[in-house]
Amino acid sequence: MTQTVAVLGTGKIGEALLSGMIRAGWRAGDLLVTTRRAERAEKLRTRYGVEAVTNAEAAKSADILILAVKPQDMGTLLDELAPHVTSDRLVISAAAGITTAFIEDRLAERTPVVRVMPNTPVLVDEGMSVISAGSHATPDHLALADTIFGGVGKTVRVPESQQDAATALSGSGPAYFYFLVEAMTDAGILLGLPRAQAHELIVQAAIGAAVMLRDSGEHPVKLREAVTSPAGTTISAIRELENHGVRAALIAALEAARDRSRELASGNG
Ligand SMILES: NC(=O)C1=CN([C@@H]2O[C@H](COP(=O)(O)OP(=O)(O)OC[C@H]3O[C@@H](n4cnc5c(N)ncnc54)[C@H](O)[C@@H]3O)[C@@H](O)[C@H]2O)C=CC1
Ligand SMILES: O=C(O)[C@@H]1CCC=N1
Repeated sequence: MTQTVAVLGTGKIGEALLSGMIRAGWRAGDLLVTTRRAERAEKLRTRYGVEAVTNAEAAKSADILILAVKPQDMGTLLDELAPHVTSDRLVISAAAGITTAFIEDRLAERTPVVRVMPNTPVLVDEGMSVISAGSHATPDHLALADTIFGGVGKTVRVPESQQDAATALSGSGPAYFYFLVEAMTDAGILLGLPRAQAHELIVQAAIGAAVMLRDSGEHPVKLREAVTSPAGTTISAIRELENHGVRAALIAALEAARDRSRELASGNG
């Protein structure tokens, strides 16, 4: 049976997911979107051929509701949805920090809720989506979430207690790599390369390293050692990274992201 899926709050991650679902073969006619602004709705209609509706209409007519608003907007959205969501719907939340209990408490009793933390590479079918069940979500509900998010990358299941950590690692993860590329491109400029060339060199090094990490089966230490020649260039750079505490900075950064995710749990942010 065809399921209707509504993306509620179709911003950056909602649109990335919507575009991926269409690439994965979902029919635009089975997808609904909601937005806060009319111009945004019009853009999504034109771009993807999907229908834009109100949150209440989406709650009444869609089988699966994907909540993709900011954590701070979740309370208001759930207030709007509550009168219309029946427990035969599946509610999937992609919001950082927001727990399934927060959502369950605001919707009809026994409404199945699944919490998912995707990341923006869903745009290129290389996403990572971390999935956890709420108290009323069955294996079939989890399988539905796997189908939706598995169409745009990998999925992995974790207990909900690990979602804040997963958010720090993979939800926010792409941003850390962009940050590194940006910083290394600046280094290339310092070393006298034109910006475009510095960017190309670093991006290709990143892609090459990412594919080797994924496909070689080697531990990252082994891969780094293979680049690090005795008395060579790489070890000179590594010594500076260690001197500047980059490893400690990354550990502290991800801990801060995990803590922020926990803070967002209240929905007030
Ligand atoms: N951007 C990312 O890489 C990721 C974001 N997320 C989560 O996805 C959620 C959205 O994040 P972004 O897409 O980055 O933010 P965003 O601000 O681009 O998207 C949120 C959208 O929701 C709309 N909205 C707010 N209240 C609404 C309402 N009551 N009805 C309809 N639309 C409403 C806003 O107008 C906006 O377009 C957040 O909860 C975030 O934690 C999760 C994983 C990755
Ligand atoms: O920065 C954020 O809060 C969202 C959640 C994970 C990625 N972006």
